[in-house]
Amino acid sequence: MAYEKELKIAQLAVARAAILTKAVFHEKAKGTVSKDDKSPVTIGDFGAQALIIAAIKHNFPSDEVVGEEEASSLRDQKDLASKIWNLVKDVKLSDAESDALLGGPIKSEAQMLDAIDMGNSAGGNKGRIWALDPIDGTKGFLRGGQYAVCLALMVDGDVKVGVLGCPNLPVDDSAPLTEDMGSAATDAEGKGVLFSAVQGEGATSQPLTKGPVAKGQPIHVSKISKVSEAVMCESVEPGHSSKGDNALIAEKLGITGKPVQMDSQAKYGSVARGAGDLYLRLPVRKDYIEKIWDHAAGDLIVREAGGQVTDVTGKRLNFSLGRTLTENKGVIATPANVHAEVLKAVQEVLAAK
Ligand SMILES: Nc1ncnc2c1ncn2[C@@H]1O[C@H](COP(=O)(O)O)[C@@H](OP(=O)(O)O)[C@H]1O
Ligand SMILES: [Mg+2]
Ligand SMILES: [Mg+2]
Ligand SMILES: [Mg+2]
Repeated sequence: MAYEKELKIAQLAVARAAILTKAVFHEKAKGTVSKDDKSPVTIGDFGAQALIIAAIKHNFPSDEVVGEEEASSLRDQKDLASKIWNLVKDVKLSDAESDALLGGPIKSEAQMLDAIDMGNSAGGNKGRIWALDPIDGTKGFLRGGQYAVCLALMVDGDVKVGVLGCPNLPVDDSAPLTEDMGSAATDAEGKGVLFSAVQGEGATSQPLTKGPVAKGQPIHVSKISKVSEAVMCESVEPGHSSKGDNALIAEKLGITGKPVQMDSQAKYGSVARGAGDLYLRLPVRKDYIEKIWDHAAGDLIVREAGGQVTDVTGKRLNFSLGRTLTENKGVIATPANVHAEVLKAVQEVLAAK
């Protein structure tokens, strides 16, 4: 099997980071600070980024990482940094062998800050680069909704390995999506799933545990034949994708069911296992450029599960252009057999605007 070690390290690193994010999820005070773009970041985001980068660097020292977060604000906020360190230093997988594979605990607060800053790769189309979103759906994480710990390995700009840890999604691949996924999610018993894919080898799911990782079971997109019966997934946040466009597209496709709103790449995971059928993400703002860490793992997992993922022009997402999906306009993820029909409806709605 290709990329066997990379897959295992990615799965374990995501599982270990999720131990920390789950602990923070249950805290009232999540150490939220506002970034320059006014978006939130929490103790959970910083801690998970440190833990995952430390694991990658221990195993693949010359690999680069494009990580969402950076430590500069923490270096001025000593209290926040020490709160994060107090959590990070104690996070361990349940079996010593898996924990040792990740290099054991981070040694000091200074090393934790350095690890966070190693997520500063410029990305691009050369060499081995990991795309890391330590918490995707931070607003969902804060609201008590869905969130995902997302990690993908790109080689020469092409995504080879993708892993998504979704602590608040049902373990059961056949569990239907419910309307409260965006607001009243829990990680109680029966929740927590780890999605994985390796290029050319299919996609799998397995329970998200504290380790060790097992062999996942294969997942597939839905076998939908009538698009009018599709369950559409979209963001909770109105600022992240256009719900108005989605409603018009649904109408054109004859979809009468309400869209299921949930945060994060849990949407990609849900489409990949056939719990949802379509994921549409159409821009609300002309000047927003999508980030590679918001899509790299989910894009591969959906495609390896039999889906097709493109932008609104029908082109594959291009991860080789740097930290962002430069030039991208929108995302359409569907089972491959209905993609052309959905794309056509999207294009007609956008053309009529
Ligand atoms: N104007 C915008 N348009 C599209 N995506 C946006 C956006 N502003 C922020 N985002 C991204 O939307 C992601 C969450 O997506 P979703 O709405 O599907 O949960 C955020 O990830 P983070 O939560 O990792 O910051 C952020 O990167
Ligand atoms: Mg963010
Ligand atoms: Mg994100
Ligand atoms: Mg994030």
